[in-house]
Amino acid sequence: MTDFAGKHVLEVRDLHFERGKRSILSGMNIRVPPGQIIAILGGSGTGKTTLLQLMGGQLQPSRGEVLVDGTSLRGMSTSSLYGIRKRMGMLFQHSALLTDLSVYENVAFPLRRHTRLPASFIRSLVMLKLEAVGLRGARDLMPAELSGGMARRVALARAVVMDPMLIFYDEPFTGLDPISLGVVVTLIKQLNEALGASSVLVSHDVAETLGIADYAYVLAGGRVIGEGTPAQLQQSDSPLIRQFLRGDPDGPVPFHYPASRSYEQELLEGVRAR
Ligand SMILES: Nc1ncnc2c1ncn2[C@@H]1O[C@H](COP(=O)(O)OP(=O)(O)OP(=O)(O)O)[C@@H](O)[C@H]1O
Repeated sequence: MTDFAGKHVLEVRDLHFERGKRSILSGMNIRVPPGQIIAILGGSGTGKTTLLQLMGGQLQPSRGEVLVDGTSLRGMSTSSLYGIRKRMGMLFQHSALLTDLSVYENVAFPLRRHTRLPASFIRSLVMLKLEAVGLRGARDLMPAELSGGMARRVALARAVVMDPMLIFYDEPFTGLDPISLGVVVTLIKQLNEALGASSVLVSHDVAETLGIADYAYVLAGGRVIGEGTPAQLQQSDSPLIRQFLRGDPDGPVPFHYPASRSYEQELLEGVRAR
């Protein structure tokens, strides 16, 4: 196993990303120390998923760089990138299970794809991970037979079956009932500890995310507008961060889409015109 002492498992340095002429992310600096859960919080469309894709090497930055285990992904050969990606696990918002494969085969999929391990090894590894997410008894079910919460747990087992050093979670709590949500929150924390991994957790579910994160970055408009431990962020006096953390409908991010005249003005003009 790699010795991460003294360095970051992942580092984002002055990252900029543009689509055409449109700036999506600008000047981002993010560090993921070993063993920690780092949260990326932000409203819809702030660039969270784009950031994850840049961290995983699926997209190339316009400027700046992403370093994984001290090595820049920029200009890396396809085979080296493939090697690094094998050490990353990913859980998507909608679980993305393969519908024609059983629970067991879904979890075994990365092992069959990336390793030549004998069937007995694969069986042990898959059953170990299914046990960890409490679904050993569901091994023969098909995805259509699972509840949303169970599907998310199967996806979680699949994301960690290769014992990744780095796990990315993209909106892992979306659409879950409160009990399933609590289970997934606890599992993310437990798996990170048990695997000695580091996690990047992208979410707009503030309470759940801050409950397990060691450190969080708050994004708005493609920039980091605040960062700190959950306790530091809760005490922030930035109006934008406070509005986001508390979910206030109005604040620096206005409730009303800008209009040329106020509603009162329009009403008065309507009365005068009659
Ligand atoms: N393939 C694409 N082509 C063009 N624009 C894109 C593409 N993917 C994302 N965008 C734009 O980039 C911006 C950031 O998108 P992104 O999906 O990263 O945001 P997000 O914070 O993950 O949002 P959400 O929480 O809604 O998933 C958005 O304005 C989006 O419209």
